[in-house]
Amino acid sequence: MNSVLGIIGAGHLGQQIAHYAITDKHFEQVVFFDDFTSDSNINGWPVLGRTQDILKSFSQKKITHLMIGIGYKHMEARANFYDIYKDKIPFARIIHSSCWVDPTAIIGEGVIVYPNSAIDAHVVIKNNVLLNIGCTIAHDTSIASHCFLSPRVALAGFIIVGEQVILGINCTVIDNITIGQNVKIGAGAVVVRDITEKGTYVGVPAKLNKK
Ligand SMILES: CC(=O)SCCNC(=O)CCNC(=O)[C@H](O)C(C)(C)COP(=O)(O)OP(=O)(O)OC[C@H]1O[C@@H](n2cnc3c(N)ncnc32)[C@H](O)[C@@H]1OP(=O)(O)O
Repeated sequence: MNSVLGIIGAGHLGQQIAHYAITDKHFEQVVFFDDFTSDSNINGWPVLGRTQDILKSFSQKKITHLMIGIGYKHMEARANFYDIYKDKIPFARIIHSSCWVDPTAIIGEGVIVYPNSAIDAHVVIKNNVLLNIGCTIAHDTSIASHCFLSPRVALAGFIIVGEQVILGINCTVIDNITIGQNVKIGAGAVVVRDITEKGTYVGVPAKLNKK
């Protein structure tokens, strides 16, 4: 095996993904593609070039898989880059070995699950989703593509989360709730009603803070 993970974005998030990819032994090597840095090396990992160099690097067998290392401040870019490469290059799926994942859970491509998360029976996590440390996703909950879950997010059972949703650190969603696409939930919020309108929601119970 000579697996090389290409990560789009060499910032903090990209470096965290690189860290888990190597230390948890998912890949032998990691390289970055970044449109903003002029560094050729970040923390010992090479920057192979800009995003325009990704396809060429794949055809030259310099990378075997891809992953998005762009954080919650640029949700559209996260989704757009995934859509550009989804049928052209295999995306990695990295689930830290400390996680518990029920065998009935279905987890998509380009997903990274940080340490100590728990994913229960019949959960569906679509593509290009990030779960930070210690998330709990209870049974029968589904998370659509491109979502970003901060540390310690707790989702109860039968929840539906739309695309490009950001869930802030330590937020809680009670069972049977639907959260629409492009919604942002603040740190520590408790969601007790469906949220269909795009915007930022905070507090206990969570209420619209900003459209
Ligand atoms: C490993 C990692 O680091 S992953 C990332 C983890 N980070 C997070 O989870 C951050 C989550 N972000 C938040 O909670 C943010 O505060 C947001 C997104 C909800 C709001 O951010 P902004 O839109 O910039 O709002 P802003 O800071 O201007 O606050 C607006 C008002 O909402 C209040 N507010 C902001 N966040 C919250 C919150 N989580 N709960 C309750 N009230 C809040 C503020 O106190 C302020 O109230 P005021 O108008 O009475 O003074």
